[in-house]
Amino acid sequence: MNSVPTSELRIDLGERSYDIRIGCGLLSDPASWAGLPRASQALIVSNTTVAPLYAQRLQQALAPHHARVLQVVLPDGEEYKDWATLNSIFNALLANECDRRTVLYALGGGVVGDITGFAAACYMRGVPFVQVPTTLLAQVDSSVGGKTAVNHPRGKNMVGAFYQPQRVICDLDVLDTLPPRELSAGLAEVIKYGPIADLAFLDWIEAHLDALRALDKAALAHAVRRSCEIKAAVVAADERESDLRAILNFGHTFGHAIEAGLGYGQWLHGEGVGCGMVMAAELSARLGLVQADFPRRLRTLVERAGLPVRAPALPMEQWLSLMRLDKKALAGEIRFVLIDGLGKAVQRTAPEALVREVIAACSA
Ligand SMILES: NC(=O)c1ccc[n+]([C@@H]2O[C@H](COP(=O)([O-])OP(=O)(O)OC[C@H]3O[C@@H](n4cnc5c(N)ncnc54)[C@H](O)[C@@H]3O)[C@@H](O)[C@H]2O)c1
Ligand SMILES: O=C(O)C(=O)C[C@@H](O)[C@H](O)[C@H](O)COP(=O)(O)O
Ligand SMILES: [Zn+2]
Repeated sequence: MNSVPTSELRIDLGERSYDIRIGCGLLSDPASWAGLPRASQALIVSNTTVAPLYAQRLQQALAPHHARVLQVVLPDGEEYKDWATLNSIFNALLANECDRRTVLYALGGGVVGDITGFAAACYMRGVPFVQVPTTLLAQVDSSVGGKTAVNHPRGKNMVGAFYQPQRVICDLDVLDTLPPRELSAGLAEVIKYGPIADLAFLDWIEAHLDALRALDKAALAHAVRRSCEIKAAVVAADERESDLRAILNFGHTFGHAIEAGLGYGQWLHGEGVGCGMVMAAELSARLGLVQADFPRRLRTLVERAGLPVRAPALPMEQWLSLMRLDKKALAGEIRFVLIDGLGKAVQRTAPEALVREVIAACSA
């Protein structure tokens, strides 16, 4: 039987604490929706791909809890993670006279989750929201931790807020309809947790990569659970990224530059992160922080996961100007998350000449 028992995990953030439920059949399980904030209205936010697959199931599950369950269906794609789409959520809320108790349900991948969370943070200065992540990437990363945002043409997630959901429901069954390219993108963020926090988990991913790519539920349950455990611990220690939380950004300085540089939606976020981790590992090696065999090991795994390991050909000056806008940069100095090969990561600057060398060496 390709099913697993449900497990629960709590992210400890004082009065902003919440549960993450991981298992099969959770969309239709009444326990997923019990005990959430009471409200007469709810708004399911989804997109044109996910809504036809799962919105009706969620609508039915929520019917006992809200007198009116509304839906807004966004266009699908990273290029729509913007102001205009955000505003369309406010339009739907206002057109339906939604009050300040209205609960928003983000049904989709990281794009829907990030934009719905930001809408929830802003509407009437804050309404509750629930994450119902439907991609592997969203289940292992974006639905947890309260980073919400929209993109700006000049940089990823440039306008947003830290705003925590009330609950996260990771139904592994919805991953059955995920296209293989999107599954690979999610594996990038799973792999990320190994070098930054848990080398035993990296060993496990190497051993179970084929099972993960074959959507084996036991393997997925472990990957989602361990990823969420690591992320929950980091976020609990440093919710607003004053320092430690930056380790979750491993691979993102290069990856976000690729996404914005090529135009949103050309490379998937997970593809940028996969290649970006290879580049950050290479930079770590050239700084003498990690032995050369570790970047090779990581590159092999990223490639096995179905992800690109060579960066696209962007002009060097564009790379640098995009990375100077990264949110970790301070006083114009780019800060990278670098690894030691022993399961630890640090945030630090690097000489520009070395950064140029790494970009040149890792580009197509
Ligand atoms: N807030 C955070 O901490 C955080 C962390 C990581 C990534 N992100 C953000 O998340 C976004 C990437 O998320 P993503 O990879 O989920 O991309 P996505 O939201 O674009 O979803 C990927 C694609 O899969 C489709 N899809 C979703 N669920 C499906 C399902 N069950 N079956 C079939 N198709 C399905 C979507 O419609 C979309 O076409 C980026 O914007 C990234 O910046 C945020
Ligand atoms: O939760 C975090 O913190 C992360 O950095 C997780 C990342 O995977 C995610 O892509 C995040 O949205 C990037 O944050 P940003 O601050 O670089 O926009
Ligand atoms: Zn990410």
